[in-house]
Amino acid sequence: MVEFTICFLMKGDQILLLNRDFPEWMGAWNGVGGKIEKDETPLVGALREIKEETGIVLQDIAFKGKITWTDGTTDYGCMYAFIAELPESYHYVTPIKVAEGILDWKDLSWIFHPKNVGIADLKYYLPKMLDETANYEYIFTYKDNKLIDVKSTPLVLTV
Ligand SMILES: Nc1nc2c([nH]c(=O)n2[C@H]2C[C@H](O)[C@@H](COP(=O)(O)OP(=O)(O)OP(=O)(O)O)O2)c(=O)[nH]1
Repeated sequence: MVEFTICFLMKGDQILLLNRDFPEWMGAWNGVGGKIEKDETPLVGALREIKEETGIVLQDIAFKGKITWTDGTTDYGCMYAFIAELPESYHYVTPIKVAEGILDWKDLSWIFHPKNVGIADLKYYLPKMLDETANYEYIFTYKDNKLIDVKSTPLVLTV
């Protein structure tokens, strides 16, 4: 089972998103992150990917839940989600081209605009992660590569 991280670096009402040049989410705005390597904890993997993809070095970030992909019978992967608040004074000039794609600050109102077709599947879990202090597991059920259901269930997990 493949394990990934997804990280949302925030400054006020903006999130630093990555428009990837490569599949799976090629061309869509998404959080930064990647595969968790052997012997890494999700937290260590997340901090490494943030540094690799943005150059930003953080000591700690908040774990905000887990996304699991299933076909209803077998789980075939998961993703650990994190959120970090950068100080308002933090200076990170965008748009910037990096190896994986383009990074840019995006307003929450843009991210969650109902007409926004250029965004990854963040609408299914990010609002709850931003609004609630409790963590959840978000279970995405896919059939024939089509998302057919998303359910959330309370999660107590330390990463
Ligand atoms: N929003 C969303 N993001 C996803 C899903 N699946 C999935 O892998 N991602 C995220 C997790 C990672 O942050 C990113 C994929 O990272 P990646 O394949 O480039 O990982 P990597 O850089 O470690 O891989 P690589 O260099 O070894 O090819 O996309 C999904 O279903 N929804």
